[in-house]
Formats: sequence, C-alpha cells, structure tokens
Amino acid sequence: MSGAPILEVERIGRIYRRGGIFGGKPFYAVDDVSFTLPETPKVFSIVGESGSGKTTLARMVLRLVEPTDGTIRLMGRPLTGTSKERIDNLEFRRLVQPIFQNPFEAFSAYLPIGTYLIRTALNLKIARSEAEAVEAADAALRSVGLSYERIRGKYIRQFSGGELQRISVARALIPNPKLIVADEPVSMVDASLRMSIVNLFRQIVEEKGVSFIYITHDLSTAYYLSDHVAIMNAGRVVEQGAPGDILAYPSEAYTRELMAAIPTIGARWTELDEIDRHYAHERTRDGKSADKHHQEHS
Ligand SMILES: Nc1ncnc2c1ncn2[C@@H]1O[C@H](COP(=O)(O)OP(=O)(O)OP(=O)(O)O)[C@@H](O)[C@H]1O
Repeated sequence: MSGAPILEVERIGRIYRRGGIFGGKPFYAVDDVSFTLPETPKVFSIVGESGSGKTTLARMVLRLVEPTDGTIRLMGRPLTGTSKERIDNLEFRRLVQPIFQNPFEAFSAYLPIGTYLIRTALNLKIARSEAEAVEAADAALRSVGLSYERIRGKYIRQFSGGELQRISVARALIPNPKLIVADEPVSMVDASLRMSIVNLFRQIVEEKGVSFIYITHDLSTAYYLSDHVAIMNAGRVVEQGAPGDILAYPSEAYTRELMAAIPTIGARWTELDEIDRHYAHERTRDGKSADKHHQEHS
C-alpha cells in the first residue's frame, strides 16, 4: 500500500507481572503509546532510563512480544492480531530488521561470520544460490565499509565490538529492509567508534531510504541522529517532537531530569555544539552526511 506510513503504533500497551510467577501484581511495562513513522525515511529515537519500557516497545515492533492492547501497522498492514491482511513472518523479516545491543550475541561463535551472512540471505530468500548469497552479503558489507573478502573465514572473536556492530548493520541490510529497529546499538561499542556507527545510520537513512527506530538512554546521540525524539518514563511517552525543540525547551520535568542526570553535563553539551558544527559541515559539503571516522577505521 503506497503512501501509507512505514509504521503506525496506536495506543499499544504491554502488561507484565511483578513479584512472583504466581499472583504477581500486573503492571504496564508500556502504557498507551502511539507514534507514526512517515513514508519518508526518518530516524525516530526513543529515549528513557533503564526500566522505562524502551526494549518492550522495541520488541513489540519487532513482533517478539505481543502487545496486550493497541495495534501496530506496517505500511498500512497489521502486524498484530489475526486478520488475513497480517504480514507473514518471511515478509516481515524482509521489511523490518533488528540490531541489538551486544554484537557478540548477534552471531554464532562457532560459525564463520561470512557463512552466517550467507545463511541469512538464503533464509530470507534474497538469494537462490550460494553465489547469489555471497553477492548479497558483499553488497551489504560494502555499504558499511567492509567486504565479503575481508571477513571470509573469520569468526566473531577475530573482530572488535565496533567492527562486529558494523557487520550486524550489514546483516540487517541484506534484505533491503524498510525499517531497522536498533536497541541500544552503540552502548557496548568503544566511545571512539560510537559516532562512526551513528554516522553510518544517518548515511543508510539518506542513501538507502531505510527508517530507523533508535532506542537509547543517551540523549546526546539521540539529539544528533534523530528527526524525532520520544521521551519515555514508566512505560509512557511523556513528550515527543523534533530533538532541537525537546532538548532546548523540555516541557516535562522528567526530560529535564534526564538532561541533568548526564554526569558531565557541561562537557557533554559542549560536545553537542561541536557535533552540530561537524554535522552541519558534513551535510552541506556535498549534500550527504559523510562518515569521517568510518573511513579512518575501515
Ligand atoms: N518478560 C518480562 N516479564 C516481567 N517483567 C518484564 C519483562 N520484560 C520487562 N519487564 C519489566 O518491564 C519494565 C520495562 O522493561 P524494559 O526492558 O522494556 O525497559 P528498558 O527501558 O528497555 O530498560 P533497559 O534499558 O534496562 O533494558 C521493567 O520494569 C522490567 O523489569
């Protein structure tokens, strides 16, 4: 269905029980959350402290957890419920891909990573033969500054966290998805490489037309990367809007607390000014975001 938003999340909620398997007290881990990702590719960040419900929300969008209430539609078609229109699993995995926090857990330790990527291409029916699968893996790896040749025969222990997260991004790109849901994707990556991954996301949005849901507790990367930020507290979205507006004029006390909770607030927000300047420069240079760190480290 063309013209439909990529994702429409409407009043979703998820109940869990706290305090014992039997008779624990029910509570909403995600409570009445709504947002829309438009057809044009965007980065939508969900920011909140530990326990605010970000991962539960991401897992509902990834169809790993069934919502207790509400509906989710992908390109106009339901992800939840039992209607005939519901997107089937293969189609869903081709359209929506995850990137998780720990890249070391994203791949098998006993399989060369290239083999894993080939299997992904074959399982998702992106390739009909091993040769086609190598081609698909190579194309995806090239979009993140690597190549199949460079990773061939290697196992996860032979890569750094940053390199592996880059390979996770390549894995996610194999089916040419419409949406990537990235749950704390840089929190386990070395600080020096963090911005290169964040820049890579922006490049993918602009060059490949993929939308991102970026889940993080880190306001600074959310501010830098996003077109839209939603702040979550105790399962609810307490405010959402353009990052500049939210962070310059936070209307919620909770958002101000989140900002104040950054331990090196002076340094961090000065760093944001630098990021702003760098980003503005990179974007105007040739109309695209370039990835300086990426070139340095690849
Ligand atoms: N399977 C589950 N069973 C019971 N409670 C759960 C389950 N998953 C999450 N919760 C609870 O739901 C709440 C929200 O958790 P969630 O992991 O979504 O938050 P989060 O913001 O992603 O936090 P973190 O960054 O620490 O992962 C927490 O109180 C958590 O303990």
